Amino acid sequence: MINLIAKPLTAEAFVPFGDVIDVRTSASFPINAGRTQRHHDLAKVETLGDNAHALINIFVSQPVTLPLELTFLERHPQGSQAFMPLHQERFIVVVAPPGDTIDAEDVRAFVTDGRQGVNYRAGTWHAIQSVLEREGEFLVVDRGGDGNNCDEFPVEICVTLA
Ligand SMILES: NC(=O)N[C@@H](O)C(=O)O
Ligand code: NI
Repeated sequence: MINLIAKPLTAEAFVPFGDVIDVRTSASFPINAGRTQRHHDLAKVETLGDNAHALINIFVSQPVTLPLELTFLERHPQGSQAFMPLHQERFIVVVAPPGDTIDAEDVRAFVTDGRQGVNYRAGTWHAIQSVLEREGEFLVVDRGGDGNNCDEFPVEICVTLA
């Protein structure tokens, strides 16, 4: 069993796994006659393989209970996957770097602060959506197309908050 205490998510710590989406730390520029600030190109959307295309989805998730007990991590080899909370929901992020196997030493657990979203790069191992405290609604951008785009790796992980 891998026991982890989730740390506050930071863009720096998440670099091996993908992007953190956060208007508070991203550059922007004015559009629409100055009425709108465009926070532009915040995460790398990857859609690989045959007939690949981007999907825009909304996930409505029931909250997880803590400690969070995981029996596997998953990856999407043919595309990225982004989760952006629509109502400042906090969620748990458990990740491991891309690769054919998962080394326990490389697994990381984070907790978001409600204003952050994440974009898992293609192949990043991650826990399925794990919202805290209340039902959550997330805008999810990921990959559609031919072929398998979801692999699971059995690993037992227990995540708590500090
Ligand atoms: N299966 C699915 O669409 N969602 C998962 O990939 C997830 O990361 O929650
Ligand atoms: Ni996923």
